[in-house]
Amino acid sequence: MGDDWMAPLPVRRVRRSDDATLAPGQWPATLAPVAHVLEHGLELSQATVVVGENGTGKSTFVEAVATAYGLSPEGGSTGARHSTRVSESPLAESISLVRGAGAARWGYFLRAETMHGLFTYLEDNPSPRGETRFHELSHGESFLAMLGSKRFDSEGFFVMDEPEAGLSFNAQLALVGAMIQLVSQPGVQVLIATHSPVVASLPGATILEFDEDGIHERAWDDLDLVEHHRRFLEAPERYLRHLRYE
Ligand SMILES: Nc1ncnc2c1ncn2[C@@H]1O[C@H](COP(=O)(O)OP(=O)(O)OP(=O)(O)O)[C@@H](O)[C@H]1O
Repeated sequence: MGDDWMAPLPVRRVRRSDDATLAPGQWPATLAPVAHVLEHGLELSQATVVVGENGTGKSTFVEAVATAYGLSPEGGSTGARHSTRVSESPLAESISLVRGAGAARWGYFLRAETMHGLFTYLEDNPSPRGETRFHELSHGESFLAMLGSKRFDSEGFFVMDEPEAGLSFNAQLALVGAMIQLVSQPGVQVLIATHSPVVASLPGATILEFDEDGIHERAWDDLDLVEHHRRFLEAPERYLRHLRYE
């Protein structure tokens, strides 16, 4: 983590906004982790990793925080305005971000499921410095090229939703290496939703597990995600035997 601990974080806290319209029985407030944020608020660390089973609300949460920060819900920077399909939840309009005084306003949102559209947008709207031809790279290559670009070399708030999708083990390790570099700079903050034990291992990150009871801070070693991978790799048959039909 950045050794200048006084550097202000772009997003210190997420809380219900004063003019929130989301009713308790209305999706996504029906998801326990979202209800937790609306009721109690949530502090974000310099690096926060969100894990949890499918459908627990990880994407809904990170997308709403990214959108409330001013990032396009389909990915991109604070300036990107591309949109192919409106699928974001009403949560962004019902939360407020408590920003660190004087913190950077720059940011970038990367999500595997919309990267194709983002790359098309970037090719159609190239930066003045020139643009990598992302569509000519593999998914993993383009992802790592994006992380190595100017977009990720300054202070700001960087949000990623399942960045491991399509990345090999080595590419996931490279991603963690890039994250370590990124958060070694004061004023950089990352928020990542992931199913990958490799990505979740980002040193120094606060890990939040989402489940049907709400949000729990956990150590990496104690995550179900890690335990399942560990046990599966030790003896795949332990799991596979439950999947076979007699
Ligand atoms: N517009 C919507 N209206 C009602 N429910 C929705 C809507 N969009 C998504 N959901 C549901 O909300 C739940 C949370 O979805 P979300 O994508 O945030 O989960 P997730 O934890 O990111 O899951 P995954 O790990 O599979 O990506 C899911 O059960 C999903 O089906």
